[in-house]
Amino acid sequence: MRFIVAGGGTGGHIYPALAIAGGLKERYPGAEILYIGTSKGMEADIIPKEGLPFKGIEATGLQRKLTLRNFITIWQACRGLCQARGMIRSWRPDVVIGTGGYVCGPVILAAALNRIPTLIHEQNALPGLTNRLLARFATTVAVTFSASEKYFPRQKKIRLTGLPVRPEVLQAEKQEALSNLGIGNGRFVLLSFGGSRGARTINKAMVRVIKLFASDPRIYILHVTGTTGYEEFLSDCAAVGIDTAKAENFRVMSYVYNMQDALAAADLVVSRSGAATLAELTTLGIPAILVPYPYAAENHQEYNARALEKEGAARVVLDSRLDGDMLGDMVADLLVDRGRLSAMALASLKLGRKQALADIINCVDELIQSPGRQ
Ligand SMILES: CC(=O)N[C@H]1[C@@H](OP(=O)(O)OP(=O)(O)OC[C@H]2O[C@@H](n3ccc(=O)[nH]c3=O)[C@H](O)[C@@H]2O)O[C@H](CO)[C@@H](O)[C@@H]1O
Repeated sequence: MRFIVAGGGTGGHIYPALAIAGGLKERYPGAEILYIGTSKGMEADIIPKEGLPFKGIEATGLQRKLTLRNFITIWQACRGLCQARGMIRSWRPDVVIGTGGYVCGPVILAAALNRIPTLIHEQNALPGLTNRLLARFATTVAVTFSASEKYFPRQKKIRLTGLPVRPEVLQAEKQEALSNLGIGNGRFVLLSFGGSRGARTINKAMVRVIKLFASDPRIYILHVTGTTGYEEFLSDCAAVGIDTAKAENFRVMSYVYNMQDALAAADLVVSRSGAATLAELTTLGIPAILVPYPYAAENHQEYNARALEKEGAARVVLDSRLDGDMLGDMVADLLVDRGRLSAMALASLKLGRKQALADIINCVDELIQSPGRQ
């Protein structure tokens, strides 16, 4: 079996695509998978490290106003479509899968023009523009939330699957993860990160949290700044006397490529509330303090976070209210109140949909078996 998987821009589109690629490899041993992304997106860095063949094409988003930039974009879109058609012709995939981001436009369109079955996956309750447009051409639309179904054409085959989590994230073991990360047993592990790109507000608050807990032997803090915020974070630490070079019970990273270990090791997570992050937290049952990104389209991150808060799986702090002392108090409370932490973990696990990946692979299988296939 041969597949093309496309998804790009941010981790929220890339990791579901990687999960699907992993699921395809498990279902069809020997399957060959080509990942198409943009050469400038995060996928160009992440995918080759995952050992998948990667090809980049041109793709950017349209501006809402009519500008000269839009003509350039249309030109790039045409070039991207030609590039995608060339790749599809030479790779000859059985099914093409897209998980959102501009790059999916030319890839799904080219597959549809070549009459190859396609599946697109939507991660958010409010679908992105690319997926809304592409649904007209896709064979199957898989969604995470039933609330998003109304945005897609009615006659389309829509499947409520949930958001696929990478097999390695589902299978990771805590003890092994702790040893991979060099963290001693018995420590309370706090993992903090701001989605795939990092979050300045979380970084600022975490400087204070690290300062508060830097000599507390009960805790180990893994903080991920995001690649653009790393240098600023280090200088903020230096400014308050935290010596990151001599860290004993914390570690600062710009990006984590082995998130399976970081998540498996975590007793508590502080993060933004993007859909892929929340799918990982709930399938693994990790209690969380969530700080929704306030400028996400129609404030969907707060909507995501409140769904976990309502079930007791997470505490929510709005970005505008977040400060280091408050976050430190919340962490300190959960550090001692293990009963509360376990109740949160259980509530989180109840929300998780471990089946999502298998359901999506079943949808792909249906496309392969469908008699109308070219
Ligand atoms: C600002 C914004 O609009 N963000 C959107 C974006 O978030 P974003 O790209 O941040 O995506 P998510 O929070 O959904 O997922 C982040 C993914 O990156 C992984 N990760 C993160 C950091 C790291 O160092 N290593 C790593 O592997 C996480 O494990 C997770 O799989 O896409 C999501 C899914 O469409 C949306 O719900 C978010 O609202």
